[in-house]
Amino acid sequence: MTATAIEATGLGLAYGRRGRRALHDCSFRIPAGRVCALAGPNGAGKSTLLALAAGLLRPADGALRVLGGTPSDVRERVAYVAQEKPLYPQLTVAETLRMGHELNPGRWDATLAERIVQEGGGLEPGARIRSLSGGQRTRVALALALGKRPELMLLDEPMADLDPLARHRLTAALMTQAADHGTTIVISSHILSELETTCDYVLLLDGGRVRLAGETEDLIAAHTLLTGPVADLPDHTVVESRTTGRQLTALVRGSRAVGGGWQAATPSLEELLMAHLRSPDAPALLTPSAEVAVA
Ligand SMILES: Nc1ncnc2c1ncn2[C@@H]1O[C@H](COP(=O)(O)OP(=O)(O)OP(=O)(O)O)[C@@H](O)[C@H]1O
Repeated sequence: MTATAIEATGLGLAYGRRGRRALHDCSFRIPAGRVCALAGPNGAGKSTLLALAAGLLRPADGALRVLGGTPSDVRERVAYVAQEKPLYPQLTVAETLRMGHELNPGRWDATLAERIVQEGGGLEPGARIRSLSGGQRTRVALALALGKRPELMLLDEPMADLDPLARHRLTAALMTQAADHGTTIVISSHILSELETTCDYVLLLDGGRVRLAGETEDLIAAHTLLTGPVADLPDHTVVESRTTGRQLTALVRGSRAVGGGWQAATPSLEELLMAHLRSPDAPALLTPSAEVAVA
C-alpha cells in the first residue's frame, strides 16, 4: 500500500458544547501523492476537516493522522491556505516573502515564491498587503504555501477570487508542484467542472459525513448513467433517478450491461457528485485505497 497523506478514523467535531456536529464519524484515507478534490455543499465540513488536518482544531472524537504523525507534529511539512487567507496587512509583499524564508529555513524556494507573485502582471514588492485586492492576496498566500515546498498542501477554496487567467496559471503551478515533487494536494472547491480536470482523487462530504472517497476514475467507473423508458431498474443500487415525460434517467452503481431499450453512459465527475448531493440517502462508497485498514 502507498504511503498515507491523511487518515481519519471515526473523526468527529462539534463547535461549542451544544453545537451541531460539523464532522461525524468520518473514516477515510487519502494516499500520498494525490491531488484530491474536497467537495461538498456549504456547511458540509470541508473547512473544518482542513483546519483539523492543519492542526488548528482538535478532534472531539476519533483520530486524524497526517503524513504518519499528529497534525501538530508535521506542521513544518504541511502548507495550509485558509479561506480568508490570513496575512499581515501592514507588511509589504517583499517582507511577506522574507518572512516565508525566515519561517522555513532550509526548505524555502525563493525563486518559485517570487515567480508566483510576479507572474501575469507582477505585484509591486513594496506594496502593502492591505492595499492588495482579494485575488492579489490569494497570489501572495499561494506563493507562501508553494515556497515552503510542503509535502502536503491543504487549500480551502483557493481559487474563488482569482480571475480566469490567474486561476489557470496558479492551477498549472500547483499541478507542476504535484508532478515534480510528489506533493499531496487537498483542495476544496465548489467548481465541480474544474475538479475533474485537475484532481485524481475525490472526497465528497455532506452534512459532516463521507459520501464518496477514492480515485476519480474508479468512482466514475463504479457508476453508470442509464436512460430509458420509465420502468423499474432491477438489481441496481439507484443513487438517483429522474423522470422527464416517459423517459427515466438514473445514476446507478455498477457497470453491468442492461437490455430493454436502456442506454448506458459514463457519468462525468460533476454528474456523479451532483447525483449524490441530491440523494442524501444513497449509500456511501469508498474505493479500497480510501478505506481505513482495521487494526
Ligand atoms: N467557528 C464556528 N463556530 C460554530 N459553528 C461553526 C464554525 N465553523 C463552522 N461551523 C459549522 O460547522 C459546519 C461545517 O462548516 P464548514 O465551514 O466546515 O463547512 P464547509 O463545507 O467548509 O462550508 P463552505 O462551503 O460554506 O465553506 C457548519 O454547520 C457551520 O455552521
